[in-house]
Amino acid sequence: MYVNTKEILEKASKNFYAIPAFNINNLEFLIAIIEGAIEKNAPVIIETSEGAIKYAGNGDIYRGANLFVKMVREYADSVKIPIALHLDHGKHLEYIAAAVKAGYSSVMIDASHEEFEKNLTITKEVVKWAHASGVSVEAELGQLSGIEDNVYAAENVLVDPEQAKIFVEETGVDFLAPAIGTSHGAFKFKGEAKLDFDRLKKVKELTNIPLVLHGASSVLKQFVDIAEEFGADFGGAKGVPAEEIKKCVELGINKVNTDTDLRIAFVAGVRKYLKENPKEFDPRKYFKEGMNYVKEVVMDRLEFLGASGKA
Ligand SMILES: O=C(COP(=O)(O)O)N(O)CCCOP(=O)(O)O
Ligand SMILES: [Zn+2]
Repeated sequence: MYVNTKEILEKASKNFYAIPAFNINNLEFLIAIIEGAIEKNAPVIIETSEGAIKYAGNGDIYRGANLFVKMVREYADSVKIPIALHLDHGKHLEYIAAAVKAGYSSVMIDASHEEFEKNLTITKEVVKWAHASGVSVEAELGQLSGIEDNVYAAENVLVDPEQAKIFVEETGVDFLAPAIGTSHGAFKFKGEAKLDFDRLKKVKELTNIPLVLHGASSVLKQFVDIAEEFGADFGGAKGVPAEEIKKCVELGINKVNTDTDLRIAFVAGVRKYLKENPKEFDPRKYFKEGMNYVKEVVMDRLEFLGASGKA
């Protein structure tokens, strides 16, 4: 069932659990994620970045956004679990417009690289406009470092909880991503993971809306090992330990962005299958192994975030 993101996140916020938001760029990840969520009888958020929309539309933003809406809606309308489609890290208004027009459940306006006042003004504009089309809105305060295709920031700038209160009141944003020390990609920390739990607790107390954790992949050793056994080189990769993410959920995180863990699981499966089946050239075979690993990651994450059984 295709739903609005705000609806499932508010339920999660009231009951102190979280819903993973899994990034997709193609059909294979979509199938693996939804099948995992069905098995866990859980709500799930599918999200696409601007890079994913550009990739799927082969450069045509509207075609990419429409393609994802049609794929996700078609699948969602044929199953019972609640499924939302979210634009992740909307930095350019043309992508946000394309997503709203195509029928996304929600959009992120990511103006976190701007000064506070500018971020607030831009976000307020997008909220007014997206709400008029029944689309909910996520925004970000503070900055995550780390690199993914189009999402790059040089350093971590942690959220100011007092600013978060003003920001939420002034903009009417539906859910907020406070930067508390995570970063995108597979190389999150040089030493031990360091998340600012006190800051997160204060943001929740002062805003009382669903909160989002970006850069939340754990970089799972079992899949890093398989990928490296079959030729990958992920030396130095380090993610957020599951127990730290669980603590964030207890403190009020309700949407947990997960992309890198799926990417590593998928490439591990494909590498393994191709090495073990040198004569195979049917993508339905070698992609399947990657999809199976992605589904495993999806089911584990739904379980430990407390989303299982909450459909
Ligand atoms: O927070 C996350 C993912 O965090 P992770 O890297 O820890 O999975 N995201 O918003 C995913 C960002 C993906 O962007 P792109 O498609 O441009 O590479
Ligand atoms: Zn992110």
